Amino acid sequence: MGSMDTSELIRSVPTDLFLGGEWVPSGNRATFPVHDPATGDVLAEVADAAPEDAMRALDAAVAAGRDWAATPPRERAELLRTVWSKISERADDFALLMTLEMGKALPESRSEVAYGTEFLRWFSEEAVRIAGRYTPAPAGNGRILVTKQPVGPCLAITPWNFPLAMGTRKIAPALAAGCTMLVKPASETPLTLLLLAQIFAEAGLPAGVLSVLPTSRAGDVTGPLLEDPRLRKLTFTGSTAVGRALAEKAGRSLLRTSLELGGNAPFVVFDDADLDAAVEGAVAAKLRNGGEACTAANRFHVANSVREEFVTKLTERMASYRLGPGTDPDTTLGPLINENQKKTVIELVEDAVAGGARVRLGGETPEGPGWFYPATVLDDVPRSARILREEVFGPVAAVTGFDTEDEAIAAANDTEYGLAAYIFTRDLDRALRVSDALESGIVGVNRGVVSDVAAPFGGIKSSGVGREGGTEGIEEYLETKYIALR
Ligand SMILES: NC(=O)C1=CN([C@@H]2O[C@H](COP(=O)(O)OP(=O)(O)OC[C@H]3O[C@@H](n4cnc5c(N)ncnc54)[C@H](O)[C@@H]3O)[C@@H](O)[C@H]2O)C=CC1
Ligand SMILES: CCCCCC(=O)O
Repeated sequence: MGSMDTSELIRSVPTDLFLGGEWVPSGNRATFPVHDPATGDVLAEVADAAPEDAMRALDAAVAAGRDWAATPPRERAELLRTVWSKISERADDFALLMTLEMGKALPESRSEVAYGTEFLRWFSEEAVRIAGRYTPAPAGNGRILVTKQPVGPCLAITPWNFPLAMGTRKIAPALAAGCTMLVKPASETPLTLLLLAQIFAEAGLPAGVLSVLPTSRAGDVTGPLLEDPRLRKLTFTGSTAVGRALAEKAGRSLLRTSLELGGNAPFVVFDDADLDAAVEGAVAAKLRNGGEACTAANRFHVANSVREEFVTKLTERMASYRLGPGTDPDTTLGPLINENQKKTVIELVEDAVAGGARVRLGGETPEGPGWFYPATVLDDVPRSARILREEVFGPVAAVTGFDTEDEAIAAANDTEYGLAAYIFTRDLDRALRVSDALESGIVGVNRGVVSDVAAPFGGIKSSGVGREGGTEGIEEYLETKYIALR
């Protein structure tokens, strides 16, 4: 199918609720606006799910659960593969839609379509490799048969920064495992998952297996679900603050829970690093998705002996990024998601500068509509600066120096978060030694992009619990049961 223009595309995306395979208006017939971050204008009005809609979706998921769990793994795999293929045919439409509702530059959206669809293909392959084990009882008094069964109905709450990938990274393993799923997309970016739901419907997804519930009332709609004993799993990606609140609720119901939360990744450059490679890695780790990624490098700790050369080169490279509307073919850095995000970035930069940080690039918001913020490099950032403690979620690099390896490790670990970390060095022993010492779930060694469908993505400390992707990702949707045989 040829790619559509903006208005055709927006008109082609369903804006009702996808309730167990049926397109229905919200129970209260209310809608909420979706905005274009480049202009602030309303892109579309979307059905505003109410609590009763969510409970109907759970009813449908429970009703479909047994049959879907009993569906042969090969059939579940084929359905995921079909959706992967169908999305690939509409890659341009998905990319444009994400740019329109999230703001990211089109090349970033195209990259996300490739990344997000890969989770469908990956878990179509994992679906047929779910295995238990068989053990003769050590005492010779029987046999132990370990089996894996689907957890049951799941709730996914997804963020706005990777609208497709953070949806497929949850939906694909859940359906592959034989679970049914309700998805509550971020209110900023519901259109992408509504279009995905349409693709699933076209692919012949059985009734009740998947629901997509856009809503402006996240807490009201998900709260009753988390209290319903029929729900068996929560998977959330978003801020640590919301993650903590959800974990408390899920804890009361003893729900299986996966939490992919915030990050504040250190990027450590040792004096023996290939500086050009380190600069390329830094730009990738900082500006992928415009810096609105929980894996984004935010705190750059650079050996003092090479810091000036590194900062000069980093500044030159980041200065080459073209700030503008994501749909503009020349744009490589789109707007931030909303006014609040922009205010947060401005505050963190102003706080650092007030504390003595030197602005080497950017730092000034452009006039005019939209939530634009330029690529920014701050050097000599004081240890007291908020930007070293708080997730900036924007295109701002905060640079500090160090003299010894121990100082670098201490600075890198001086954060409540523990998702991704990056180190550049030519010394393999040092790379392994420092990787071991870093408090994170992911370490990039001499590379700035670490995300891969085959890897178990996730963090420690305030970055959450659980892993998504890899062979570990499907385990989050399986329960282990053993049968003791004579
Ligand atoms: N780890 C990640 O991928 C992400 C991290 N963030 C961090 O969170 C900060 C704020 O961004 P937000 O979009 O506001 O993140 P958020 O955590 O508020 O939203 C993430 C998801 O949670 C939902 N949500 C919010 N409050 C909820 C509640 N009480 N009950 C149920 N669902 C709820 C939202 O509707 C959205 O679907 C960002 O500045 C960034 O630091 C934001 C998005 C993604
Ligand atoms: C949701 C956090 C953003 C990072 C998504 C990834 O790179 O896999």
